[in-house]
Amino acid sequence: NKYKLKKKHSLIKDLVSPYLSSDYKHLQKNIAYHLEYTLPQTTRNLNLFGTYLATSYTVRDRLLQLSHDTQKYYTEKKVKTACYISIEYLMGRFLQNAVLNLNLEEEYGEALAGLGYGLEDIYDQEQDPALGNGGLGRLAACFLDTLATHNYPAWGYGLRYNYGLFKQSVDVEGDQVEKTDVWLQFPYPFMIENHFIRIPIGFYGSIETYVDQKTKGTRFKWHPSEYVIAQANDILIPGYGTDNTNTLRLWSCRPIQELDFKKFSLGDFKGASEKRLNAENITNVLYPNDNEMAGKELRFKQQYFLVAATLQDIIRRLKEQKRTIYELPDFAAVQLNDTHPTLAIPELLRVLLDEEMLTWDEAWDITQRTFSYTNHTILPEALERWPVKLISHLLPRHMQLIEAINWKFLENFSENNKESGKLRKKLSLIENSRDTLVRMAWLAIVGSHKVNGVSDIHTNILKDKVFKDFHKIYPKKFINVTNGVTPRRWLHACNPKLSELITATLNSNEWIYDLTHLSKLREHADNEEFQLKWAAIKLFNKKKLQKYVKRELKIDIGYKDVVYDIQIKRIHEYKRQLMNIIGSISYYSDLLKMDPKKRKEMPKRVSFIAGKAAPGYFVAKKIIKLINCVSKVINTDPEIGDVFKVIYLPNYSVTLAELLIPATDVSEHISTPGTEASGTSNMKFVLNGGLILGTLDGANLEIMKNSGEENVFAFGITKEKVDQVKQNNIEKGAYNLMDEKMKNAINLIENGTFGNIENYQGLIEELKGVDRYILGHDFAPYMEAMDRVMQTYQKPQKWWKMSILGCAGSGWLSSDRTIKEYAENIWEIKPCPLPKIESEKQLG
Ligand SMILES: [N-]=[N+]=N[C@]1([C@H](N)O)O[C@H](CO)[C@@H](O)[C@H](O)[C@H]1O
Repeated sequence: NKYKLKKKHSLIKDLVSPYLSSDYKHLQKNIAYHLEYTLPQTTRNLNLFGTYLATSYTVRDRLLQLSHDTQKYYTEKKVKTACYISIEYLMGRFLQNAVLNLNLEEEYGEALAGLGYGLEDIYDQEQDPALGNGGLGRLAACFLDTLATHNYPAWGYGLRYNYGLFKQSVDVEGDQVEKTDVWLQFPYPFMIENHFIRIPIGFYGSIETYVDQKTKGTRFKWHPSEYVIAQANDILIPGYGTDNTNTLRLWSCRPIQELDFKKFSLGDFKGASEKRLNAENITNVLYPNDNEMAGKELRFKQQYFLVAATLQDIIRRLKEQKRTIYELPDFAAVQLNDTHPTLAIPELLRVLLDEEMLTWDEAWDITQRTFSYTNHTILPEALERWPVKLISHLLPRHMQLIEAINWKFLENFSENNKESGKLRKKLSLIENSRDTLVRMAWLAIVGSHKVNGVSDIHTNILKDKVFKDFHKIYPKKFINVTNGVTPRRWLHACNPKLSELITATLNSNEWIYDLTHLSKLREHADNEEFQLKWAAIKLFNKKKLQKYVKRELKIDIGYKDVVYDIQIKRIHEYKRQLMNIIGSISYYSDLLKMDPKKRKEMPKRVSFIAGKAAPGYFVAKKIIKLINCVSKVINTDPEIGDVFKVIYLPNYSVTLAELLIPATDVSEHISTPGTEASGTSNMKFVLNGGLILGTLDGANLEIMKNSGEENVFAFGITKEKVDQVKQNNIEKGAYNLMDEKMKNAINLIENGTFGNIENYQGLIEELKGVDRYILGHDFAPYMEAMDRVMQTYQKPQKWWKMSILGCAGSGWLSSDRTIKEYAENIWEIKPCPLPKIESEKQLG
């Protein structure tokens, strides 16, 4: 080779870095470069979507550089990393968050203006990657933002579904209609297909038993009969005001063999592609169930595929650092986001025993020290239990190991004594009911060194009830880590005007990085001028929502002197959207009975409800239908006019939440006490000056504690009293104990005011019968609390004081506080900030 080969590494960085400077002129060049050579779209046929893509590629370039620097530095520092395994990530739009975290909003604004586009319009081009169902998936996304912002070495691991959570629309009958979310039909610049990371994953097959020549002990080797390939797709996670950039690695499934040519040449075209289709099927679609187990074989395959690829990737990175397998617990703290990734425990055990040839005790010790598990719900139908038959068929070696884990765990509880016999049955990882099932939460608890709930009340229920027997055995293993939300997306990005007012008032934007600074707003809570500024911003955001409702639903609503009352979350009986809509029916009925003059003077309210129902959850779909039919009747009743409106907003998403939350006066979190593990939308509302109408459940209680009970419209009984009420319902029949106003509302449903009663038969029977979620009992206090809301809104000074104090007391609800607790109490990792290169912009 006549040319002298030079050392490449440093050369490449020096060649590209000038390209990455961030003054707007450079950005413009970069955007033009991608327009011309990446898309390709020439400046001649420039359009908004093309410019969005080109702009996104320039952000991707900068994140790639920062990611290279970050991984290099973490490797040099041999730091311990947190590995968060979640089957869901509800990331929301990426571009705006990245531009703000890189602190380049001004530069991009100027650069794009020079190309004839506004930043807001560019942001609106991005679709919402909905790779999650609700709170659990969004929590994982908030955690990633915090981990990068506070320089924690961390990796997110998940699945790259070809189709995210279904797109929802509502038909003329008021029914939910689901459409496939083909989110990858257009390029998604923020996800980088990493072709260097392709990992074989096995399924089915048999187990070989042989004698270990060295220890003369029995050894096992799994011989899968089918293989697929896990392909890495990386999304780079920028931190706010830092160069640290972490990675979210999403696995997609590829076939070992793209096409079976023999079958193809025989004309069996379907057969020829069968293996590819089966493989791709594994990461084709997100299961749309929230708080409910999806007991399908394909879901089980998704769970194993995720954990097997992830553990191989972690061990590869460990060995690349020339570290031994014994150092794994000091190299990676692996968090299991609910039980969905629990197969990681027998999978790591298999690798340590069968491939690394460790002893059982060594392997089990490493396993327990590596894993920790977060529980997100106590609902029985959500606690995963997989049939032994299914596990044995797909993962024979893992079932063998689960039985071994169970045997060794139960050894301590002899069968002889009656007491321990019963305890043994309750503690067993394997449940002998109609089918023999593996209790995945039990396996997660036994295989982890720490188990946490997601709010005080929830963790206490785990300790005192759901996992009582385990808590007795492992008292130190159970801790609480109350959820949190990132203030970058959920205030700084979605409510820029309020962000600016807070920064101006506190004379620093430090609060964006450390939310405890919000407490300094307390001294302004009574200040009239400040209240007016605060109220004006809420009004500005309500106007944006009013415009959205007009544009998307063609419905006219007011916004001045109108209370925007909002309940947005997945539709579920325990979240009691049914009580919300029955409350609206009752209020509607009261308004109709009123003297028209008095009615006209009533304080105005618009009740917004949004949320998807799992396609197979018929009761939830009935609730959506009732909401839409009630909405149609009330909103078209000339007697009511603009005094009261009910609006169901289709296709709830992260992006819609970013519009709704800043525009909310009061939000409803009215779950039956003891059912909502935490809730996180409640936290986002308080952060944006919204007041809470809520039950004594989940994180509502901690919001009351930190923002002051006097600043929350709480109602209802404590969880301790719920069982008694349920008992009463069973013994006496809920209808007999029901509040008159609620009975009246139900009569209106039954007499067809809101369409054929057939549609709601099941709903009404449940309410009149057992009423498992005690709507009948809580209806009167709920309506009384709503009255308090409407009365208080008539006293603006009091209202805005509550709103400001609520926000001032919300420093604790930042995911920064949550992650600090995980890092110190579970993962034992420390921030590892990149050495600062005094880039002219980075420090913001
Ligand atoms: N599955 N799950 N659980 C949930 C949510 N539905 O995703 O996790 C969320 C995140 O921990 C909780 O806030 C919420 O209360 C709980 O129901």
